Amino acid sequence: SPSDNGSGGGRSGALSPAPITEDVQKIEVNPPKGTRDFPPEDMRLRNWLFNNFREVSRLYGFEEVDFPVLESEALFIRKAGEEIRDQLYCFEDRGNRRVALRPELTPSLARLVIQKGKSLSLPLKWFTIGQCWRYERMTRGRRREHYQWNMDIIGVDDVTAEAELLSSIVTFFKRLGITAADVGFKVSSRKVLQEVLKCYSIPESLFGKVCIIIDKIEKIPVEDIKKELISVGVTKEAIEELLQVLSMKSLTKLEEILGDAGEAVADLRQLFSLAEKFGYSDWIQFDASIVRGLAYYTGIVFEGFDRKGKLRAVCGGGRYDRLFSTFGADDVPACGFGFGDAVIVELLKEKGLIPELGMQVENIVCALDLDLQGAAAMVATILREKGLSVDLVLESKPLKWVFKRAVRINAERLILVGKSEWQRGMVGVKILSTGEQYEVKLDELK
Ligand SMILES: CC(=O)Nc1cnc2ccccc2c1
Repeated sequence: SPSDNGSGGGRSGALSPAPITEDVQKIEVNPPKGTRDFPPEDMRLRNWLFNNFREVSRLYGFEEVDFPVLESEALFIRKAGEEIRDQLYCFEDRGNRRVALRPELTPSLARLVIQKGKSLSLPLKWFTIGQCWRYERMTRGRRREHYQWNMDIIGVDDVTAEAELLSSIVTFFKRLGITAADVGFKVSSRKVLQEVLKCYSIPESLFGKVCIIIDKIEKIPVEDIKKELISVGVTKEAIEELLQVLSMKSLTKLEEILGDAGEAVADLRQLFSLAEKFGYSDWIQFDASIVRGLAYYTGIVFEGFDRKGKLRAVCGGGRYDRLFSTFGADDVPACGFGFGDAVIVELLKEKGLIPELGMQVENIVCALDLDLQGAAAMVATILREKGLSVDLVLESKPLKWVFKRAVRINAERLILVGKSEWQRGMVGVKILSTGEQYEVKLDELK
């Protein structure tokens, strides 16, 4: 048995020290920098959160998919200066292949859609919950992994798809007790940017890079934003117009500048009217400064923010109609969002919305004598076949120990297998919440 330390002493209470064969170095017991373990209590919270992700996905008719956490590095190599690229967790494997731990899920989804090709009937509504990775050199104590819930609609070019995605996130927040007073969505469209750049005949090829620079508008001084825009080839007058347009918080004002002929204003107007019908108007607001930090977005973009302004974005997403052609396939209209497992927990803590999630087992079964171990195993098996959970005491322990464990694992009932009862085909039952105690015939246990 594992407890036999090879000293031939057979079973012994306290393990005698292992023979000194070599000076075994104690391993590092913490997980790698920036990563987490999920011991039972944390795992219960994670499962509660993920079960809510899954239930909302089910309510919206989405199918679950999954992909490897390891992908070809090429899937994530984009030349738009994204942070996600700088922090790619990539390496060369033993077959000299350049691979990476995925930093996001959308490229994998696009890869699978292309792989399945014509065999898929559109639209696709797919969701996944997956661990994503980043490698930051100087870990500013930031995490190197997190889990993301992703929902994507592939094959719908209408803004109804973005409206549906926003509705699903609102449904998720409501399930957790988060209201429009706690969280809102800033919504814009990258077509705003596109239309301004076109007015100043800035080439489309700069679009991704300009978006990534603009995305830093709240993070670095505006002078640096201007310098970076100049450096990628945007003219001074275009920059002035850009910054003016990006400060818009009203669609009507935006329309005065862009005119009502462009798609940007039309898309946003349609989205806001659909929001009325879905019943989440209170949750969304137009904010032209929102561009999001991923180069492949092409249309509506949005991000969930906490109205107290203390936390980073809770979630984010948008339309990415050109991603497939960057992988050499025909383009297909697509939109989606990512929802991380970190900020939401901080938000729930702020709002006092973290649920009490105790471990609950229905029965703890214990033999009162060594030679009743087999009988206890039979009792446990009968209960389990009835679908009742059982913590079977596996060693002979004093009753005091059993009671303590019963309380710790929050058992509902203690089933005692004693000699005299067993001979009469009975077992002892103690309801731990009331202290009520009685005997019952084995086949009447339920
Ligand atoms: C707040 C947080 O943990 N963010 C986080 C943590 N790990 C990541 C890993 C990959 C990509 C984005 C990530 C984002």
